[in-house]
Amino acid sequence: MGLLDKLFGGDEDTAGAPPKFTHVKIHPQVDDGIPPTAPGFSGGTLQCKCANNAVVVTVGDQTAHNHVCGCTKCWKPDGAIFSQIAVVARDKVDVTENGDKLDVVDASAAIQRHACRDCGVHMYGRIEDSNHPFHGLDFVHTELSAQTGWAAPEFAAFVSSIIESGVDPARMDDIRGRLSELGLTPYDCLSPPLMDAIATHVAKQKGVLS
Ligand SMILES: N[C@@H](CCC(=O)N[C@@H](CS)C(=O)NCC(=O)O)C(=O)O
Ligand SMILES: [Zn+2]
Ligand SMILES: [Zn+2]
Repeated sequence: MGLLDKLFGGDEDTAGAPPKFTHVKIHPQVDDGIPPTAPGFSGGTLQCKCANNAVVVTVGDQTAHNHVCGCTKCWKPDGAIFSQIAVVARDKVDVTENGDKLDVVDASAAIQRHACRDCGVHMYGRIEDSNHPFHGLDFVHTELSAQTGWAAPEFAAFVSSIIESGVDPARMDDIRGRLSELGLTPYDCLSPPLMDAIATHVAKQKGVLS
């Protein structure tokens, strides 16, 4: 490989190489390979972890923009350093059982996360601010569903934020390495298309873009 290839690209050294970071655990839904999206999949139910009187949320559509998130605010299953979270239109989300057990975790947050007060699982996150770029979309954890075929995660967001949960910063190279191996490109905010969508919304609100 030439010097320019080494500096500016050329995947020859890693293409087809065996994964190096399989010991690094990200989230149970991705650690053993990512289950594929099923074409035509049109939704299902999410259930909290309570053995009795579980909260059930019905999602009447396939989700979009599924990703793993390293922020401290999204719900993670025990032992996981990332959450997995996707969006769906809010009018496709219905609490169908035991909704009286839901409380908003932080009423001041942009995303109002509705959690089961008994088991702590976040059942859906909703944006009530109609000026927010993602207003109209709810955030859901499709791993809470018994159905298969939900949209597969596409990238990793807020990766540096896992340090705020206590992850040793010395582990970050391995963690980003594992995310890349899984095809979940690591970003320290959202993915470029989502960041562009937010910026476009803000520019239109300010009137600098039509
Ligand atoms: N570094 C912060 C980042 C928090 C953050 O901005 N999370 C993103 C991704 S979920 C967000 O959109 N938060 C909005 C909210 O929590 O309402 C943390 O880890 O707590
Ligand atoms: Zn529960
Ligand atoms: Zn998050």
